[in-house]
Amino acid sequence: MGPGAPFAGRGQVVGLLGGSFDPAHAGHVRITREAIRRLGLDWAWWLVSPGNPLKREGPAPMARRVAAARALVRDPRVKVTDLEARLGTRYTAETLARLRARYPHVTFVWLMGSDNLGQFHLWRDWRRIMATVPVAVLARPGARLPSRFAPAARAFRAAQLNERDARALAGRRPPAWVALDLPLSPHSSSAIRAKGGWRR
Ligand SMILES: Nc1ncnc2c1ncn2[C@@H]1O[C@H](COP(=O)(O)OP(=O)(O)OP(=O)(O)O)[C@@H](O)[C@H]1O
Ligand SMILES: O=C(O)c1ccc[n+]([C@@H]2O[C@H](COP(=O)([O-])O)[C@@H](O)[C@H]2O)c1
Repeated sequence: MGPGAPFAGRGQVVGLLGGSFDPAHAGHVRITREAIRRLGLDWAWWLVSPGNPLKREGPAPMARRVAAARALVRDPRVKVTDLEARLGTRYTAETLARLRARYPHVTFVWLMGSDNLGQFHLWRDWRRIMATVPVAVLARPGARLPSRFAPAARAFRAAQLNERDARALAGRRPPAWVALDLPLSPHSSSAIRAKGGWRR
């Protein structure tokens, strides 16, 4: 992976927030901070995607998205990374396999907004992802219901933790997931782009 790969120590817990970050915004910061606190994460790595496999239009250049995200994040526990570009991966299942091989003594937790849970069953090898890492789903305005009714939520209902046990998530053997309610953040990259606040 080369120099510049993020550090995590033996036994530490790293939350992975994959996204287009086109651009990064306060909603990303909010859910990351909340995940760190409530799941007891040591680090959160933002995986700035080379391009979401399900999105038709390509995002702004990677370097620009990474730079804007770094300018936004102040918390030293949050690392903005271009790991997927370095690994040459786009699909989350593949990224996770590579990261687990590269960091065998680290526990990874996958983080995502509740809108993504609604589509999660369309991701490549999504069942394998669930079987590989604990997953935390963070509430997003307009997308609270997926946590109850999404096909992935139904399929893995038995593996869902009660929200008050969120701190135990990282120590659970997958499949294990939790839906976290939190003060909702209305921000979205598409709204920022629509208002002309970011050009691709
Ligand atoms: N306001 C928010 N509240 C909760 N989760 C969010 C919020 N914004 C983004 N996320 C989550 O962060 C991850 C990365 O999001 P992404 O970079 O696609 O931003 P986005 O605002 O969803 O972009 P777009 O509007 O272009 O779809 C996804 O899992 C998404 O669900
Ligand atoms: O692996 C897949 O099939 C897959 C399909 C859609 C999205 N993802 C990942 O989900 C994360 C969120 O994507 P996005 O574009 O909604 O920010 C990002 O890491 C994508 O690579 C992954």
